Amino acid sequence: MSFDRLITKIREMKNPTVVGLDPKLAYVPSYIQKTYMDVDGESLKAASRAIFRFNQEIIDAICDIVPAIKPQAAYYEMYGHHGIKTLERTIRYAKLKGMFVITDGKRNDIGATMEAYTAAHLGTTMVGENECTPFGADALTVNGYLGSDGINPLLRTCKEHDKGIFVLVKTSNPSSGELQDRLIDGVPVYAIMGDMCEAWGREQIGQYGYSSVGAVVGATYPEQLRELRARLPHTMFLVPGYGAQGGGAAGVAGAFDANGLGAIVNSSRAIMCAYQKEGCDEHEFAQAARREAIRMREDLTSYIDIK
Ligand SMILES: O=C(O)c1cc(=O)[nH]c(=O)n1[C@@H]1O[C@H](COP(=O)(O)O)[C@@H](O)[C@H]1O
Repeated sequence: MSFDRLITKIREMKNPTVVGLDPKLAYVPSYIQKTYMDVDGESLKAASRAIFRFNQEIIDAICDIVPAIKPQAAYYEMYGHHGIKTLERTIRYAKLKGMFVITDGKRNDIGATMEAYTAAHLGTTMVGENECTPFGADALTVNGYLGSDGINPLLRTCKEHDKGIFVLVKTSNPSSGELQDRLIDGVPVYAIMGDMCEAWGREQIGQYGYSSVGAVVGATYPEQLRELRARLPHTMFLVPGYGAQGGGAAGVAGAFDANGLGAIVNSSRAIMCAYQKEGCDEHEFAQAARREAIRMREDLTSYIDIK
């Protein structure tokens, strides 16, 4: 009922990072694409199977040094039901390898529909007498802008199934300030949303002082990271925007508390495409991903002392 499992892994590995698995087909080495296209042609099925193999090899290469993955659902949905199957297989495979899985779905709706999203991604679905686990991730990114009734079903499942959510608070994109920085009674919208995260998590605080309700705060906004860390003492941060979007270790350091905890930093493209940037043989893509993951860990821990 909190992020204790994730924080324990971060402490054990001394690594506050999550690898984003947002696999466009263009990132998948051509020899892997060919293997599946020789069988199923240039189809969504072949693409999805190639992507699973790509994910699997990256997971194998990083699972002993990186605590978590974050597959973004859109990159699977774009391959239809085959892609959805790859998302499900990726989640199961990463969990089998001991990793914590954050599904990035940015879901939200009215309460009744949110119950369905909750069952899909974090909970279970009853089929007759059979309690089935559809995707079985450990955490989900969500949007809080519909208010409490869109979040309450998630809170129940977080408590019952030991799961977590990350609510969008201050997103990493350039135009995030158009709405999120607007003031209401002198307080920015992102800070109000942050306060709502603290309130939603109040009943579910774990051994490290963080609740099951986290916040997404972009690496591209170091000042707000620092401000929100001080304002939201029980809210774990998911920090995307490191690497490909220009965020750096010095900037994200303010997201962490005095024990070097309280945040996990995401990198997707910079890790998946490390072999293209390095210009190494494409057969080495998984090892290049590992090298970049190690470089990122060293970069972050040169600023953050994890206790
Ligand atoms: O919720 C997210 O993960 C997210 C929030 C945000 O504010 N910015 C952001 O980039 N993301 C996601 O984080 C990942 C960033 O990918 P890279 O820029 O390739 O590292 C993508 O999956 C985005 O969808």
